[in-house]
Amino acid sequence: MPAPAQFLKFVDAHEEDFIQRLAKAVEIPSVSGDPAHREDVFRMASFLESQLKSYGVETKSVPLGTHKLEGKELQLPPAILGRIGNDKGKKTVLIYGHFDVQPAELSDGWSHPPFKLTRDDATGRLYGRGSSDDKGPVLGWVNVLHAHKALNIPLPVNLRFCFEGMEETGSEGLDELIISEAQKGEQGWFGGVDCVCISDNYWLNTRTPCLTYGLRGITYFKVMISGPAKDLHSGVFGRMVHEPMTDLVLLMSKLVDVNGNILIPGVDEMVQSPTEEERALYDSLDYSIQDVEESAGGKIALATDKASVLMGRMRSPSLSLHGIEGAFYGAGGKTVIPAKVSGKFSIRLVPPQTPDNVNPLVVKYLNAEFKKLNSKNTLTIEELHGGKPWVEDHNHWNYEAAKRATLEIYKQTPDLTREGGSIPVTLTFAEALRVNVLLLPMGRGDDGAHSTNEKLDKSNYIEGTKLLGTYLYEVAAGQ
Ligand SMILES: NCC(=O)N[C@@H](Cc1c[nH]cn1)C(=O)O
Ligand SMILES: [Zn+2]
Ligand SMILES: [Zn+2]
Repeated sequence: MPAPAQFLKFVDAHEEDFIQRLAKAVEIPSVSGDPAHREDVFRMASFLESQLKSYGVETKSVPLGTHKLEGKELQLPPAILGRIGNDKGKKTVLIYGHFDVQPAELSDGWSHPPFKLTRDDATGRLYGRGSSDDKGPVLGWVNVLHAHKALNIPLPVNLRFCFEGMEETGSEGLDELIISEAQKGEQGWFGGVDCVCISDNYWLNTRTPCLTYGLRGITYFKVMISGPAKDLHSGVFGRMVHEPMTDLVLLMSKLVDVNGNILIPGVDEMVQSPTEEERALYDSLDYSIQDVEESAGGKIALATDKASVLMGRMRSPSLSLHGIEGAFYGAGGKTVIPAKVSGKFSIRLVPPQTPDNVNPLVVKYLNAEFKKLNSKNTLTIEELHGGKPWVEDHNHWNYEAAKRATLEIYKQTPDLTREGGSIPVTLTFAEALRVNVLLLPMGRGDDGAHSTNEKLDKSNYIEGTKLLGTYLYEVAAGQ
């Protein structure tokens, strides 16, 4: 059942209103990983809740307790739950999204202030932190509600919402909420849910829409090396003492090689090699080495064949070194020996890997490699956060509905992809509610999520809003 023409027309006619809504959201710097922005994450929660309420959604702002971040005890942002429609004759779809964002500073290399939506009318791009990840898609759902309320047409399905403000920092507190609501059955906020839809990832390229049936998990480590009681003068102490930074750099160099192979024994080995049949699946996707190099902005692909490059992202684990806290990084040539440095790295996990079976291998290896250095400094290992990988059955009516909706809006059959990123609660929804979960992305592969100059193409925002609405009509239509 295609969406009514008046809905599609309304979306086109209200493009400006929808862009203004996104502009308001981008202006709230809801960076969950920075204690200085915690108030803003709360502000963003209130903004979203009031938007939902104004279109007839019953909402509840659920406190999730406190947590420790950078040594500070902080209130976690609330989860925003919502429901609209209670018609037993209709399917019930649960929508998840997040209203927090990754950090962004103009000095990181942005061409425009990251928390001001900047339009480039020549290219049709809407620049701003969170435009694609994940404020644009979340507001896409709000746009769908707006259209139906304004046109006074009933929604084709009952809707339930679960929006969080900690996704970029480990989704703390949300698993417990989902599990407890699921245990309440019909009485809970997720009672009667038939399927879940999440719009929080991207097309593989800039041309072909996709449906996503897998995500990698993640395990994130902070490895601290300390020794001196304070920062030291390298002219006074150089070659007299064990230096924490030297130890840390040596240790971090033992984790991964230049070709992406993980050097921690047992980690890569947990994953089975692909069969020829599986390789062919990756070969059939609309992708090229040029796509990865264009979206990365450099000719730096690890392989020359697209199946290997795609498998690197979709069905292999990867280990990335993210940064060193406490190291000198400013301009000029400060001759310091930092007293305490912490290396940050994470491993993206694929089945059958989980934080529970990978973390012990990592800890054992780090301790053994540190021992080999014969340093008198001290090593402390902290596991910051983690989440399991997820793979879904894409031969399901939920995916069929999304496929039909994509064909109607984009006149293209979507690619079926697995995503390299992580949305830890996806598996929690699948396991706690025992329903099919679909990832239906709005943005393109070159949106630059987590990066400088993040953008959402206006056409993806507007056609994406139509796609989300049309998907609901296709779910209502059934097989
Ligand atoms: N759009 C999903 C996303 O960006 N997820 C993050 C989740 C995360 C995990 N640790 C920190 N953030 C991702 O990096 O995949
Ligand atoms: Zn996201
Ligand atoms: Zn993200």
